[in-house]
Amino acid sequence: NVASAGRDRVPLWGHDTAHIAALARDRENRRHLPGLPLAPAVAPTADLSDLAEAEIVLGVVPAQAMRSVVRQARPYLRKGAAFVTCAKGIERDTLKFMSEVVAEEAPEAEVAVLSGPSFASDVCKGLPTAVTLAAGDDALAQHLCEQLSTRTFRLYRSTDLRGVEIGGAAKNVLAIACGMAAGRALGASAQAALIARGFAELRRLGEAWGARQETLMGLSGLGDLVLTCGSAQSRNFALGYALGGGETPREANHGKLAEGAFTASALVEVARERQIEMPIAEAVAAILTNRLSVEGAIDSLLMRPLRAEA
Ligand SMILES: NC(=O)C1=CN([C@@H]2O[C@H](COP(=O)(O)OP(=O)(O)OC[C@H]3O[C@@H](n4cnc5c(N)ncnc54)[C@H](OP(=O)(O)O)[C@@H]3O)[C@@H](O)[C@H]2O)C=CC1
Ligand SMILES: O=C(CO)COP(=O)(O)O
Repeated sequence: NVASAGRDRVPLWGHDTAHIAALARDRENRRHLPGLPLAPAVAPTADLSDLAEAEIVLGVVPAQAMRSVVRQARPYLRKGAAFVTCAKGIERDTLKFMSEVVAEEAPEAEVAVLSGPSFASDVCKGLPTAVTLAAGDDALAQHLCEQLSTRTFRLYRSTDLRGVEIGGAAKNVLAIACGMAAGRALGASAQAALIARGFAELRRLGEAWGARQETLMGLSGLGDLVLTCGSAQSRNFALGYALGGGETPREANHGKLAEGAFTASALVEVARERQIEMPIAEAVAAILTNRLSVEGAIDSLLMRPLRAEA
């Protein structure tokens, strides 16, 4: 809907033809955003050749599906089109970030990353939202910000792609931990401690990758961490809440996409490769793979050796 502002036609492709037909018929996404009408310019399509008219393509699919979707889209992408990845995660099989996946699968495209604190339903309702758009070339980032910003959807530009994607990938995993603490009724003080120590993990990892401080402290880092760790509206937080309440990893996602569950182990591996300590993310990954109980995680985090705050 946001992308359609000021445009006559914005094709919205999806992999499920029955769902696309329902979107075209109902003019509403009853599966994911019930009650929020599609903007008039949005044209649901199951035909990827519709991409040929697009100068800007937004990739809004789960991180683990990004490679196959870009691979399918490549033959139809205009030369020099910008491909903006909106997924927040790391590819499990390769430990690659989304911008790397897109660059590998569509080398002719200009790669950009959109990330930051924004629940889809808030954006769709026209509530004020601010996020970061990163592209390697500052002029391209500025162009994309101008093209995609609206009065209520405000884009800040960056050239720090990796910093922006690390924030998006890490915050989902850390939000699962915050949800667990809430589901176990550990109290508001524990929540604040998890957010602050979680941010220390996110920052350490970002710094190891050369991310800039302003990115890590900005919308796609601290901003999205605070949103996702503090809201039951978050699917990652909700997954953690269910785990904290005693549900098993298998039953706790309630059929919703919680990207942190897919990215947790990959995040831990990426961190280990760079000798970065991420004890909260490690605990989440271990719980999700049934190697640790929630009680065991609480004990292990509280019993860590005392150290200087860093
Ligand atoms: N929702 C939000 O508030 C925000 C989400 N994001 C990020 O955007 C990404 C997508 O999230 P979101 O849109 O909520 O997810 P959804 O679960 O709504 O999925 C988005 C679309 O991807 C489709 N899809 C699922 N699997 C595949 C596949 N294997 N191949 C092709 N298409 C597929 C879905 O179809 P189907 O309906 O069939 O599953 C759906 O049309 C995530 O990385 C998320 O972290 C970022 C900011 C906010
Ligand atoms: O990324 C998001 C908000 O910025 C959405 O969070 P969830 O995927 O946890 O719902």
